[in-house]
Amino acid sequence: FDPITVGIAVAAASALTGYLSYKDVFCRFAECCHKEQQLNASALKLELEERLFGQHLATEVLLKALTGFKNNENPKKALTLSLHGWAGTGKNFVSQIVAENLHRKGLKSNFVHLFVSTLHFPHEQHVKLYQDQLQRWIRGNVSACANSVFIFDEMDKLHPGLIDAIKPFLDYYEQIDGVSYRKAIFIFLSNAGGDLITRTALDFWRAGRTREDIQLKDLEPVLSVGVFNNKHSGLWHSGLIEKNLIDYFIPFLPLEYRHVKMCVRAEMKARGSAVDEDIVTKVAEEMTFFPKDEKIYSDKGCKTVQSRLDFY
Ligand SMILES: Nc1ncnc2c1ncn2[C@@H]1O[C@H](COP(=O)(O)OP(=O)(O)OP(=O)(O)O)[C@@H](O)[C@H]1O
Repeated sequence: FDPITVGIAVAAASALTGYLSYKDVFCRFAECCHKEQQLNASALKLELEERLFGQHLATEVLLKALTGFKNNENPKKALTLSLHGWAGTGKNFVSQIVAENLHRKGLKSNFVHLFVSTLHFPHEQHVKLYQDQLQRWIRGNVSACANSVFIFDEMDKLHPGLIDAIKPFLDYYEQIDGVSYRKAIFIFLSNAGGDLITRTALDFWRAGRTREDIQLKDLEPVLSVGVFNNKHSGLWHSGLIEKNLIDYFIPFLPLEYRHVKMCVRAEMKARGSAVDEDIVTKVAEEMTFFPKDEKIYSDKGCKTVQSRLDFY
């Protein structure tokens, strides 16, 4: 919307309603950062349960973490979530859902910022420069909107040490140079730890236990230690882990054949087509599964479902 259109709309709406403030009306047309912005926890719950397949742990932890954080008027630190798992298991997908539930425009919002390691921080020799830029960028954006959300994708491709530049913002300080970071949310996405998660999932499967039996305590400690000791995790020997500044390590389990089928059905519905079970089976069978003998988990998760569906 251009300012003139918004201005006219605001004036008209204010005249009509008579009781809405200029800001109320303005924010219906343009995006505003609401200081006391609420989270509709039941809407988020419903959306995660309906749209995110096979990730009972991620659903549970994300709901708990986000509702707890948003219901707290005075959080003592920014919320930091670290999402781990194999490719195509739903990490980016979930970030998009979370972003939309926090800011109406989701990833397109002025208050949601996505960093992709290989795109924004490609050169190892410029780590110091990136650290400066990152600090300035975060400071500027949190000053403009305390509820800003920062998503770091491909953490496993981030140069070691770079992320430690944001450590002060995740810590328990009330303010730094007049800015409080306590209402901001930081989300890290990473393939690191995917092997550890798969190993645990396989152990459960081989022991004849259901996937839903896997609990956070079976994975969270393994993940934090594994990621800390993994040179290619973006969090190798990171002060963020050392100082316990990451609130939740959230595991994404590898997806099974039945989940891939669910993704195909969801994609068909999203395209407005009727669900054709023959095509669902064909697309799912084109995917490859591991380990070699048991063939339980899709090695690309649901990642190529959309392009494969284009063939039919
Ligand atoms: N668990 C899931 N439930 C529903 N859809 C899923 C799930 N996982 C993946 N998808 C679908 O597959 C697409 C690709 O997944 P997504 O980009 O979230 O994977 P990722 O875990 O972020 O992978 P990578 O680590 O390679 O970035 C999503 O846009 C979504 O349509």
